[in-house]
Amino acid sequence: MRELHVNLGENSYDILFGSGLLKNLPEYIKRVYKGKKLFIITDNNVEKYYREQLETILKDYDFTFYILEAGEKSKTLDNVAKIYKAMINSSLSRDDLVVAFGGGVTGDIAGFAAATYMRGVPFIQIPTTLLSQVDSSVGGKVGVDLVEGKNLVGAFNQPKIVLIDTSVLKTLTDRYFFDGLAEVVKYGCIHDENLFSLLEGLKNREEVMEHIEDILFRSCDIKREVVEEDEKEHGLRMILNFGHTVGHGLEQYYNYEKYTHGEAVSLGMIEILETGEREGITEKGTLERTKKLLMQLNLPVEDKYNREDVIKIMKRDKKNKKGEVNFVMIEKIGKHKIVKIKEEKMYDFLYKNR
Ligand SMILES: O=C(O)C(=O)C[C@@H](O)[C@H](O)[C@H](O)COP(=O)(O)O
Repeated sequence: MRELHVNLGENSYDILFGSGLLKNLPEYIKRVYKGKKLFIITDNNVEKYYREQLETILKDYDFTFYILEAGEKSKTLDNVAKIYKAMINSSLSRDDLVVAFGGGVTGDIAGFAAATYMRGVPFIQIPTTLLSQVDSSVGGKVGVDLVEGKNLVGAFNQPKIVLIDTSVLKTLTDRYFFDGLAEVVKYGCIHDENLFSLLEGLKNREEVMEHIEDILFRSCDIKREVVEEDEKEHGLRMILNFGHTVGHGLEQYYNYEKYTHGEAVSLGMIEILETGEREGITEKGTLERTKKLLMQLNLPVEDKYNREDVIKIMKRDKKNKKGEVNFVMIEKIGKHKIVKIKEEKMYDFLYKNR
């Protein structure tokens, strides 16, 4: 087993990595929680595979399960209200523990409910998708979507511990496996050419799995470093959003039906690299190299969407300040740069001559 420590003063926590961690869940829970009452939030896909196993492992606890419909469309305030009701019905108090057991949607909504129910109940993250293991379970961004846009309501609420069991990845479909790798490509682009090169050498899922602990550890370590420096996203943390300005726009434009989060981020990264090369910000060849890698990972690199519509959505991006959009650009693989563009110039900046 490997461990990372995220140092955020009184909000510090550990991330544990290993195959088969779930079997010793009570031991890891006891590191941060001595009580007996658990409120476990998961979704109907994950429940199918792991509920029985969890019920056996957690037999000495008094637990309640709350099951969400799998998918981004569940990340709503309506569902948060339903979760609060179930929390009240199970007499959950501030001394108890919320467990987010699932992918990014589960972690985001569970973390938000935990942040706000009775003004805060502690919670832990047990991510079960590759995307949530490399990204969303770490760093404390929790929240829900509004019809106006993705993640528009939320909080920074750090978990008490993150438990990453690599063995649960075996139940992921190929589509969701590669979805998670889009975020790893992102880390490579913004901060680590070696991680990017490692992925370039891996030709299929089996080969990726041979290196999975290194990939997870390095991804979470990059995230740790950035979040420790800028927990509340006043500056540096924006780099973790590379590809997300366009990506979130596309997810919403297609009503969360056409693309998974990672697929939309893949398209978003390509748009920004094309812009970067055309504007002379990005070293020539970076776009082609990234495109090749994303295609190798079965991720989309081209889509004919309505640009005006997606620009409208992007105007609500949380990185926008005083009428300017902060675009996370890449100078070369491993080196990021934040570029400010006036909102009214955004269309030309992204799509001029294309
Ligand atoms: O943790 C962060 O900071 C990120 O931006 C990581 C993103 O990969 C992640 O998808 C995040 O949830 C998006 O955040 P948002 O602030 O753009 O809603």
